[in-house]
Amino acid sequence: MATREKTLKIGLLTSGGDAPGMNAAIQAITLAAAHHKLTCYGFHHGYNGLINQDYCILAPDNVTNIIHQGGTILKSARCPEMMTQTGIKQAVSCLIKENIDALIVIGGDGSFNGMLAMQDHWQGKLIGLPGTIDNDLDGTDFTIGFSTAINTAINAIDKIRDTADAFDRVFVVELMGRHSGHIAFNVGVACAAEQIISFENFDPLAQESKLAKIIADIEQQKQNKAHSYLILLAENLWPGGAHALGEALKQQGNIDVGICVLGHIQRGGSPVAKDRILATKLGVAAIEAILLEKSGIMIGECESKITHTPLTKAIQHQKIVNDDLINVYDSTASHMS
Ligand SMILES: Nc1ncnc2c1ncn2[C@@H]1O[C@H](COP(=O)(O)OP(=O)(O)O)[C@@H](O)[C@H]1O
Ligand SMILES: O=P(O)(O)OC[C@H]1O[C@](O)(COP(=O)(O)O)[C@@H](O)[C@@H]1O
Repeated sequence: MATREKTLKIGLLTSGGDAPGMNAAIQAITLAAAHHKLTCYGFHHGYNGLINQDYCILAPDNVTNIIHQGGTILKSARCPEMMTQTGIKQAVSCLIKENIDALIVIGGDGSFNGMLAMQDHWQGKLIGLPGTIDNDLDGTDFTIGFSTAINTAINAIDKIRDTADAFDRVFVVELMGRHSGHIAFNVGVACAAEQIISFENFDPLAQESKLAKIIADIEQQKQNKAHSYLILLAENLWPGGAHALGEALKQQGNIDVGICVLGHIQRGGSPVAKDRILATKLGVAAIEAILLEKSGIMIGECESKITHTPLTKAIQHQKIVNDDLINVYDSTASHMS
């Protein structure tokens, strides 16, 4: 690496849906920046921090005792102003005014689009870190937060299974994931759900026939003296969501159905080991990439190796749910598909 004449200034922000492990990444970036004698600016509330010039200097003392905390000490936000040319220019003018050399954004595909929008107006380096519970970014096997989210959902659904079993009851549980089934399929297989209804295996146009099959399956299981019956439903898929599906099962199948929308519980909590370690590795790799003068990339990890993926590729939604996982579900769940 070439000797630097001036101290580089790094900007850092967390944007979009928060994800457990974001704090671990903030800690790693701050410590690695200090190690390389870079100055680290932490911008608050996602892109609002740039637009409003709302920031703090991040030094090692500011990031002690945060690796185990969910959420993000920098706060996150969805920032509508950033979707306008005026907002983008305001964000860029803050980076120019503060003489920032490189910006690291921890977030999902929307946040990466924000970086791409700034690229035409700013000469500094732009580095993305995959931070979303949805695991819907290409160029990394896992995103920061995904492992914790599925563990949280599994723990919650194990409890639902207990009460469902006690009453021989059917439950519909709605999971997050926005438009991808990584959460639904991983959690569904880990909980041995009788039904997983996700983007990968359900066409909303086939709603009526799916409903008839589920009702028939529940009837058959009853005859076989089966106990509880869990239907895991990906959000934004079934028209009207878990409540509408539960109501349809009651009306058309005369079935006693419990409904649980897990919601934001999946985004919170202390990150599991896998997310802490991933976030720490990616945070250090982000600083190393800046020192190598890389830009316009997301740092990820594939098969245990650090990867650099162009931001434009990271957001293409090509990372489908693993076929083996879908096959495992098809071969083990007792459902009639
Ligand atoms: N096309 C875009 N241009 C500029 N900024 C964007 C764009 N899309 C999203 N952003 C910024 O990124 C933020 C987070 O995006 P969002 O899609 O909500 O979450 P995530 O980054 O987790 O996918 C948005 O609130 C907005 O500030
Ligand atoms: O908290 P909000 O704004 O309602 O967003 C909910 C969405 O955020 C997520 O939890 C995370 O998505 P992003 O990481 O893309 O922001 C999705 O699973 C969910 O659809």
